[in-house]
Amino acid sequence: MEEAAKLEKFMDWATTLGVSDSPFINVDEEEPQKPGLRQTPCCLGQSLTISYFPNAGGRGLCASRDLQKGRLILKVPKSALMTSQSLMMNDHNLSMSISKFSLSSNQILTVSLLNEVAKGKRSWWYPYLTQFPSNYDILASFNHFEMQALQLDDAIWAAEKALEKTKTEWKNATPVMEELMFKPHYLSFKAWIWASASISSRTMHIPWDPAGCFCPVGDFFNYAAPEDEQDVCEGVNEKQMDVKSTRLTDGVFEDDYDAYCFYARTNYKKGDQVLLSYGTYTNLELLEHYGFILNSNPNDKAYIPLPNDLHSLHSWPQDSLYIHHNGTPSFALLAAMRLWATPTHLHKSVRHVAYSGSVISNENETVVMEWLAKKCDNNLKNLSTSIEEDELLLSVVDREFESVMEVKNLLLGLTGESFEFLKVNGLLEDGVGSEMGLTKKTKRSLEKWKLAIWWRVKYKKMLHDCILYCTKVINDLSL
Ligand SMILES: C[S@@+](CC[C@H](N)C(=O)[O-])C[C@H]1O[C@@H](n2cnc3c(N)ncnc32)[C@H](O)[C@@H]1O
Repeated sequence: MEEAAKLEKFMDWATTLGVSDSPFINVDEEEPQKPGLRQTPCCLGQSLTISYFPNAGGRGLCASRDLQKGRLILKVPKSALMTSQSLMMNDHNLSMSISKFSLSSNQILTVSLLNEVAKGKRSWWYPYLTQFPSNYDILASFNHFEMQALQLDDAIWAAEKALEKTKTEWKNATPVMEELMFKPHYLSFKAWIWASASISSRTMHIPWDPAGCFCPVGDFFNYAAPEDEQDVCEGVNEKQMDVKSTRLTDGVFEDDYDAYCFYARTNYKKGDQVLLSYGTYTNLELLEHYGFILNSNPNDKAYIPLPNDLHSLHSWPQDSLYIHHNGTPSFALLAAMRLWATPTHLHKSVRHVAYSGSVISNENETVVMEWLAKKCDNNLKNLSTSIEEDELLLSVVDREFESVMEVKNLLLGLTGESFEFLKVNGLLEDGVGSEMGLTKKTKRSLEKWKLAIWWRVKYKKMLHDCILYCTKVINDLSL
């Protein structure tokens, strides 16, 4: 069945389940819509339509009229949510097998999802399952070459950890999948990665299951980063953080409606893409959990190695010492560095100044800025490619390649890394027809390589901008 036909079937299915983008008939009076009074034959069209946004998430939801901030724009009844519970409720074998093993809630949802997908057209959820992507670019799906392309040790470590964790979860869940007599395809690690990436990138928070729920149509919303979070985050305690994470939600399960409800996070004009904030993420975290990065991410951060003797001088959490997306050092990083650059015998008398975020003295500030600028510069020099080289490489790999020959012509001899790409993807072997198009596997590897290069460019730019920031402060102080 063609994609368009599958989507149409899915929309019919969602409509019969009561998914609705016009929860109120009279939007001005906000009168609740009575069941069965839906005026359009489709669950979308009143507030939202499905559209394609090539540079902002692909398929997504578009405002079909002007939408006001705070307006309820989509309601997905509980009965339409796909959860471990709803999958097990309709499958006695599944719930019996799951009950015999000790699995985490994520593993249970992964097994349940694979079990359902394996039913094919016999599954009640089939129209919805056809809408899942066939593959994902989350970090755990990166191979060795793609991980190395991240260049930063911390990022490579994050990718290796993500892969290791996914592998362990898969191995531990294998006995239950064997008991359920999964076919080899659904037992494979590849299938497990697909299912766990589906969960990681498509589920919504629900209060009764930490693994979350799949929310038909609600999971068509693409992501926009919450703005101004840094200011809010710095200096808040854990309780305040809880309040903050609730506030960031523009999609939430509401008991009163017994449905997942989505609200417009801002005012939208007809034709705008309507976005959802999944939470506050750095680009590395977005890559890890969702398989994409943002070109402009107000919550991105760069960490650099700091002096060993810095940490005993302050009580800020380690992860609060970073460089912001625009190159400025975080509040805690500046405060801690100012204290570090103060002679020990003066610490007591200036601590309150440092902790209030104020400059201690011009000399002290200059030492801090010089140290940070030098560290960023050294870090950049220690990486195997420069920003300019990465940008050139990106401009090459970003093309639509027609054939193996075209890729080879452009990448052979460009950099050691591009040669390695050709090698690990078997494009240098005898017998690979040059006129052939790229295989799906190679295209996917190219996508992930691109993401890795893009990620490292963004990281390097933060360091580069930090150098500019520090240099400006030093110059201003010397006036
Ligand atoms: C919940 S789904 C959103 C709908 C998705 N585009 C679809 O067609 O099903 C989340 C996924 O959409 C993509 N995505 C969401 N927001 C994005 C953005 N701002 N830029 C790029 N990709 C995005 C990522 O692949 C992410 O894992």
